[in-house]
Amino acid sequence: MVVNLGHRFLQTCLRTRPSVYAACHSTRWATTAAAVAPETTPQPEAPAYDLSDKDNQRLRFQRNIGVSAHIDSGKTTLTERILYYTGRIRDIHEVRGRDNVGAKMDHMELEREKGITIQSAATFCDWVATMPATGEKEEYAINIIDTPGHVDFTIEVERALRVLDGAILVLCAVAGVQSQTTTVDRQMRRYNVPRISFINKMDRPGANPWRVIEQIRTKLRIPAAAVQVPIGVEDNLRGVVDLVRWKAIYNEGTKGNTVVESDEIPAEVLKLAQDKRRELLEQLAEVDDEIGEMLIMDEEPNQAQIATAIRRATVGLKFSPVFLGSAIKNTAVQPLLDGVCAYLPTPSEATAVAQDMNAPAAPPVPLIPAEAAPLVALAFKLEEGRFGQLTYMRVYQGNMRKGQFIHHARSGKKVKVPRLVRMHSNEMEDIEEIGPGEICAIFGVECASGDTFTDGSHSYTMSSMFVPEPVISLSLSPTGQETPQFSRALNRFQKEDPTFRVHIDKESKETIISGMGELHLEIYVERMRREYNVQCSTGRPRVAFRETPTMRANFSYTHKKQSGGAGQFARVIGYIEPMEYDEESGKDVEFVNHVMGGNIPSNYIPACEKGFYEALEKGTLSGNSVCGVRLVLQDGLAHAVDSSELAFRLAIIGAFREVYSKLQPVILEPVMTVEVVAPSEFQSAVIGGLNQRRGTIVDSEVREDEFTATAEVALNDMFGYSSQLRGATQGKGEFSMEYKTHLPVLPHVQKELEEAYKKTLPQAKK
Ligand SMILES: Nc1nc2c(ncn2[C@@H]2O[C@H](COP(=O)(O)OP(=O)(O)OP(=O)(O)O)[C@@H](O)[C@H]2O)c(=O)[nH]1
Repeated sequence: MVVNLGHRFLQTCLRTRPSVYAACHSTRWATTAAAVAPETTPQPEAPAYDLSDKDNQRLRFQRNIGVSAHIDSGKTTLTERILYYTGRIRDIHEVRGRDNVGAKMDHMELEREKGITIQSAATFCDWVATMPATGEKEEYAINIIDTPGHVDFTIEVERALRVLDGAILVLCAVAGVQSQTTTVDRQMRRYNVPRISFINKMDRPGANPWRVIEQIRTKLRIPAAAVQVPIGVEDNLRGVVDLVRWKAIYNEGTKGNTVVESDEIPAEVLKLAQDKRRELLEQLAEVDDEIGEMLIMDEEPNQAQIATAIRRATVGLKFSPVFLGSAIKNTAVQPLLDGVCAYLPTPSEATAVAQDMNAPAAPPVPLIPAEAAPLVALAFKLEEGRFGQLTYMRVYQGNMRKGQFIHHARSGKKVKVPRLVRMHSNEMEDIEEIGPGEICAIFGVECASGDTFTDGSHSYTMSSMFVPEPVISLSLSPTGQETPQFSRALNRFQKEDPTFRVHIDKESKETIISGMGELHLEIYVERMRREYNVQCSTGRPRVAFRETPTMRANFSYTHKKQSGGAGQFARVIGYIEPMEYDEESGKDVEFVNHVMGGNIPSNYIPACEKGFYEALEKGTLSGNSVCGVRLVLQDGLAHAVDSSELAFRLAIIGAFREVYSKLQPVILEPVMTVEVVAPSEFQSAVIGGLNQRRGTIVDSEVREDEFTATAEVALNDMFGYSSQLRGATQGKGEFSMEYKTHLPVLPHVQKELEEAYKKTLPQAKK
């Protein structure tokens, strides 16, 4: 049923000319949403708004996509080509290019110097696509977000995928699926983002797209098949054969501007193309009933049937069509753009829902990208620009106009939209109005990233994005006098980036910054210097250890101060136990109130909860925060005169500290997945180095002249690894790492950490 509805809709879209389509159809959104939603998602009730013909016409030719991948796969280089071929920029500039201009999307000075993407950048372009189903040309508007590859900046990927409808997953033709490819894949799954894959760097020696496709199937577990085969290999890469349209496609001209198509498939790739077309059909048959039935009946699907099935399966999150090319050699980027338009979803096909705050137990409400529907927009990224705070928004339904009043869903505050722009990297274009399904930015609106805005006529709010916990921290102090600029910078960075945290250590009074990795924190320290003129000195990076209980223990604690002056009295009784991470709430700490009969008056319960969270800030083993813990308050006693909120807060803190050792807490440390790629001759040196750091090798792959080793290593053992690797591989090895989990430290490490902490305590210093 679900598939059939979607199928009919998609076929109508693809077969009918746009103008005819617009005139004949007023598609009800619920129909299309049902067609694309993953089958496991409970279907929300049908909305009350229909998409008008105008909505359908606009949405049909609109794509919101992201470009995501492992570090250095060529995302920025590819996006630069996309912008060039779509006429958005006049010339191509390379990442770390000799002309010193740098790629358009890496606009920060630091990004250009380091040759890496730090912040995601948004842009938009138009593309006249050749549709694989019909061979006809259609014009599309595409919003693109280029995201960083380094896991240190993973929040940028997270927020981009939160608001995008589809993505290009870029892979290197030699290295294939790498550690961050898996991370990006997980993020795409989290937000149900359909993706097409692009195997880039087909010009590199050792390029092997078939191995990469096999890895997509086995490592990422996505049915995938090539929709193209390369013509020529490595240095001789000339173009691709389109397996759907059965055409050879070449790039000509110095920058590959001219796309030349031919019906003649070169003899040297004919057999390969035939085999791979068969493979494409067989893979499609696995995920698409229509193609499956045709193959069983020995019928050959035609071009339109194949294209329609690819689209249906891709939008339905069941399949990823694989494109090939070389961004740097300007080869096969235009056919990839055709693929974006043909196979990725329209904004009306992507499922977006909101919760009605007035009915928190009700099922989520689907959002309809209709202009007539009341406004719902999500602020997904904040940036401090020359003209004040810039807030990136995705409009999900309704229109947003310059000068209009919009309502902040959480606080109910009403604000005026003073200026509305569309972003093109760091440049902007003023606009008067923006429609549903679009991405824009507004100025001068106070909010946090992940906040919802409405027109005030309803109480919808959208769920925010997943924010990973920081794994590393360091102390930071300005080298000269502390100026307001210091805290101004820290405030701004915290607001923009939820994975960047700042706190003052109560004992040492030091400012501690925490984040996702050394590079992450290094970039902020450097930005303080460049953007705020604040030179800082930093302490040694420290791993974000945590503490967690392993046993349950009961408590009965009385906080009492009744000698002279205003007294304090509070008794609390209950237990503390270990708690597992709860996927649904995203929490691993919890305060539960089971007090009956008013032994603790209900107005003191919030103070008890506050005391619990305060106690968690610092475990008494090592001074690190406590996680994985639940406190159940069962009973207690209050005094008519001497009890107060303060007394109950302190009673819970006292109870927690008193019972803590009975919980048999352990110290946890972050463990990272480390991936090293280096020439084969250095394999034993690299493995030896990882073993020396107590790493567990979990995977290794040897290719023609290079290898990849994947290991799990405690972050605390990774300091200084980049220079060790450089030394062991004559500078030819590269590594990346990402957070995997927190695990208990070895007993002797726990002892060392406990002792080191004891020395910092005031009694030890006396
Ligand atoms: N041989 C070859 N090199 C490429 C290709 N595309 C990009 N590169 C090179 O790969 C390196 C990384 O390219 P980027 O475009 O910065 O990669 P990225 O994925 O945006 O990098 P991060 O955002 O830092 O993760 C640069 O030196 C590029 O010149 C390609 O098609 N072939």
